[in-house]
Amino acid sequence: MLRAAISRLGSRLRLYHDPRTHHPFPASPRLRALSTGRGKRSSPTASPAETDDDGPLRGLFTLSRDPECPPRLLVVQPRLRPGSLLDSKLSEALNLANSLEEPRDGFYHAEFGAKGAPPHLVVQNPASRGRSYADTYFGPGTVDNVKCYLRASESEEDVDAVFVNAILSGIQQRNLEVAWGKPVLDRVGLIIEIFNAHAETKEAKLQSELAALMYMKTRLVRVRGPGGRLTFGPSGEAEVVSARGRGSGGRGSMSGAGETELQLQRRRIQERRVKLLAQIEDVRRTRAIQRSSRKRHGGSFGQELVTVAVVGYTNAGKSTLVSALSETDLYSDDRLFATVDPRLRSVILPSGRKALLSDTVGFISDLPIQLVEAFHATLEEVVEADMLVHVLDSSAPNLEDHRSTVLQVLQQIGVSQEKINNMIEVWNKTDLVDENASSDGVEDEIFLTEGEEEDGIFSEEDVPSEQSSLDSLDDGADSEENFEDSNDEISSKESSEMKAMSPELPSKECFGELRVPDVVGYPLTQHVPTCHVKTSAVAGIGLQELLALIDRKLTEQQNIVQRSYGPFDRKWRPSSVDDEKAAEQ
Ligand SMILES: Nc1nc2c(ncn2[C@@H]2O[C@H](COP(=O)(O)OP(=O)(O)OP(=O)(O)O)[C@@H](O)[C@H]2O)c(=O)[nH]1
Ligand SMILES: [Mg+2]
Repeated sequence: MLRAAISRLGSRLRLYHDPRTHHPFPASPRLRALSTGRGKRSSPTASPAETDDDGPLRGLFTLSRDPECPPRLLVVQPRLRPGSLLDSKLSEALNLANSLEEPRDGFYHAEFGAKGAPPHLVVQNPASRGRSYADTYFGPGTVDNVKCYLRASESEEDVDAVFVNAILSGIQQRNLEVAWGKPVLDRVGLIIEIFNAHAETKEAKLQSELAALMYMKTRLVRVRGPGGRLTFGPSGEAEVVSARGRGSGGRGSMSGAGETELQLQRRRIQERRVKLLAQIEDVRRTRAIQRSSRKRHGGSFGQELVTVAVVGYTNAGKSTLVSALSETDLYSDDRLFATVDPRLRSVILPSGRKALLSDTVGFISDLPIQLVEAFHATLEEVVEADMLVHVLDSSAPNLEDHRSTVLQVLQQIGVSQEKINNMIEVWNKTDLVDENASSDGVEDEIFLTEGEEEDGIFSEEDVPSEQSSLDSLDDGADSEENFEDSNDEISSKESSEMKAMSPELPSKECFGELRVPDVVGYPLTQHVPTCHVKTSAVAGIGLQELLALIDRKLTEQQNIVQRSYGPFDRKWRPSSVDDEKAAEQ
């Protein structure tokens, strides 16, 4: 009956409610009330009155922000085939779950490597049969099995929330929360939470809040806070609201006459959104001014300064590579989305010219559109860069997936095709590839994409052995640039050491197919550009080659631009009297 009542409410409303006790979710030590506001480490019991300054959207973030006690997630991974694809997606899901942690003073409480894998289950994938359930995504068998697992493990493992590595609708998410008695995060929700936890600068915080806001817009809930006051968030007694619910319409100066509850909530979201957009617009404007002044006079001798944006899948090694190239120390970590705040670092290229390397946020498959839109100001650095360097983790099993994800996002944010074609690919982490190759003896292995899978090649045994699989239990029902510091932080590296670097530019052939032998297991496709370099950012391999290639490409690019302008600068300028006379003659 409860379920039927909830279904009637429509997918837009979210109920934080323990179905057994008719109270909000049981207080887990790690679960924090949403009413603490974004980014603040205030008391979880802060009353709405205490946080009024945060605006109406105090309830954006679901889980603990206590750096010493990060939330513990149960990962529910829908089964994928082939097994190798499942392995890589599961491994990514586990990393995502472990990455949700807020640093304190820039440091995390524990080493990422020291964290064990979070509890996880592989369940039947309703999407693979093209029929995910409209109400709960999974079939009733899977839903029950996860519930049993949670009940059985509750005493031993303190699970704060369930992470479903799929994209759920609002109603599916809410119904699963009711069924499992735990908050549920889908892939989009978790990625947004991670961005919020890792954001440090004002720019990143504003943008990640906007992304969370856009995500939550379709998942509203009204709760009765302390003192019986109606507010937002999971703390307090959950109130079921309908489009014509018991509204606060007409009450108080904040409410418009005759507004329904839902309208009121939407209006508040809209107001906050407008405020955030205005602040982000300021950020964009400042960035644009900084960019153009850098471009015009940023070089060593006040000449033009080029920017090279380093892009790639999250965890590919972008920050490590930028640090190694510029001999600086950017934060790098196995946590996914370790970099949310863009940074700029300067390098001296072999020809002696100075360039800026821009380290930015990594991409991921199914990157929430809300994030792409909200991070417009940051991603503009990539769009406006003179050249792109695409870092790939050549040891990743689903490398082709990573590459196409990055290409898609680049197109999505408006990078020109010309720039994409001109991009340099860096096959990073070659030390791991070589290690794996020599230890596994799989030199000739070719990774197949899902479409290329041959029947029988991949079996059920491909599922990692340590994970729990619920399939057998199913009942068949569902067979650097820190904005605040501005770009003053740019570290110059005009050391004599760098100057001593070979000034010779590499010949074109150096980086053709012959110069760079096939990386083991590297799937060769039509995307592979001719310019690629093998590197190991940690071992310092291939760095000089990469700098030389950047140098050569920039010189080529400049020559093309000069040739297209001809000997004269054909930029538009108001015609002078002399010009007009010349034209008449
Ligand atoms: N073995 C090996 N590890 C590397 C290499 N480059 C980076 N790493 C490691 O890979 C992990 C991720 O590196 P980051 O530089 O943070 O990767 P990123 O692409 O900046 O990641 P995000 O900022 O999260 O998008 C770190 O633990 C690095 O030490 C490499 O060449 N070889
Ligand atoms: Mg990084």
